[in-house]
Amino acid sequence: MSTTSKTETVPANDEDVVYFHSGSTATYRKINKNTATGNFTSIPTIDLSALTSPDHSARKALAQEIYTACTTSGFFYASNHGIPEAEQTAIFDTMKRFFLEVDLQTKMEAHAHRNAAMRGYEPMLETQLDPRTKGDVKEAYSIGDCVIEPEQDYVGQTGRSPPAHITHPQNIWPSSTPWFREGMYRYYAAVYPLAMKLVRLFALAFGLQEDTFDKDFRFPIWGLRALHYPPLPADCEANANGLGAHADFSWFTMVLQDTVAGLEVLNRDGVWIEAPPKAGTFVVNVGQYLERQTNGKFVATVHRVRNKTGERRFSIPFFLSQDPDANIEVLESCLEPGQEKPPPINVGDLYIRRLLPARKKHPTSIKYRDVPEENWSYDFLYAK
Ligand SMILES: O=C(O)CCC(=O)C(=O)O
Ligand SMILES: [Fe+2]
Repeated sequence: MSTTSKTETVPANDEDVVYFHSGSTATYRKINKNTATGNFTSIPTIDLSALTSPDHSARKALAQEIYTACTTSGFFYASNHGIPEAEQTAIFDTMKRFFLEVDLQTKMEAHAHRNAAMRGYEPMLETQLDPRTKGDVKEAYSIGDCVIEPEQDYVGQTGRSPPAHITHPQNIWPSSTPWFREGMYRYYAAVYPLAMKLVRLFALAFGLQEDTFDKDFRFPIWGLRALHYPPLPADCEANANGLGAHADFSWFTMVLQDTVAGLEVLNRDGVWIEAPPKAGTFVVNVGQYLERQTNGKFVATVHRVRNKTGERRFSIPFFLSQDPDANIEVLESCLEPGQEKPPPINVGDLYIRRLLPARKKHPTSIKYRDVPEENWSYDFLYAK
């Protein structure tokens, strides 16, 4: 989105630039240390009480607020979203028990490299979004769409049996922590219906029928990523971070944060704006698919995590994209005058083209290294 984006290599340890991942290659932008400027200087809070209001004009007014936030910062806090506090407490209890009490050997049983779909456990420093760092100071556990696991009820959702060639689950779990699987799926069961309500609100934000996008979300690509960020040491390098700068690879993302701060959002003028936890809210942000579908009107804003608080930070983003076989077109209302409509993009194709280059050391990426990109398929993730 920014005119200051470049793709060439940045000199090592230049603190005045931010490296970020948006698309399949790393990009950088100049940082502005003047904290009071920019196209936004704080993240708005939007009250979602009207989300399921029978009053169309109340829903429409809410959609208008969403439109304003998504075309400005690409981020907003969502309050009164209807997910009970007990669910929020429960998922953080589950995550803390897993990250702090389960031994590394058990976690490594479910290492993401042991799973074709790249789900599972990622130990400290394993990912490295910013090449100037030693790696991201966090551990993570990811799960996502799976046609086999009964918790996701593929048959009930789609009215079809799972495709015959998919015989192996796309998620991986340590055998001795069934409570972790239960806890993650309990949270999924709470967050997924809320995300689907937001899909309808986004349609309304563009003046479309609320169910316009439903056909693209029958068994969508989603990801739930439990994150644990230990505090960065006081004497850490200037560029050290918990999660390097990036724009999300999703249609949109909903992040539940525990009580410790660390999330920062980059405004268009290169100023980092803090997005600390606000009790009972989600942080919702636009991802690259939605940015594309809206011709850049909704912004997939770059963000990162730096935990300088001295305390452990926990958060759990829920990423939602469309069905892998959906083809998405730029919305008519987002085209510039006289602009020709760009060709549709296939969601699964784009997904795999982002995922493999981002995880070059993963066995799935290595396996298909010599296959030309135009032949890559979301199906790679279904392998055993
Ligand atoms: O931990 C957070 O608050 C955000 C994490 C994030 O940006 C991501 O996983 O994409
Ligand atoms: Fe993110």
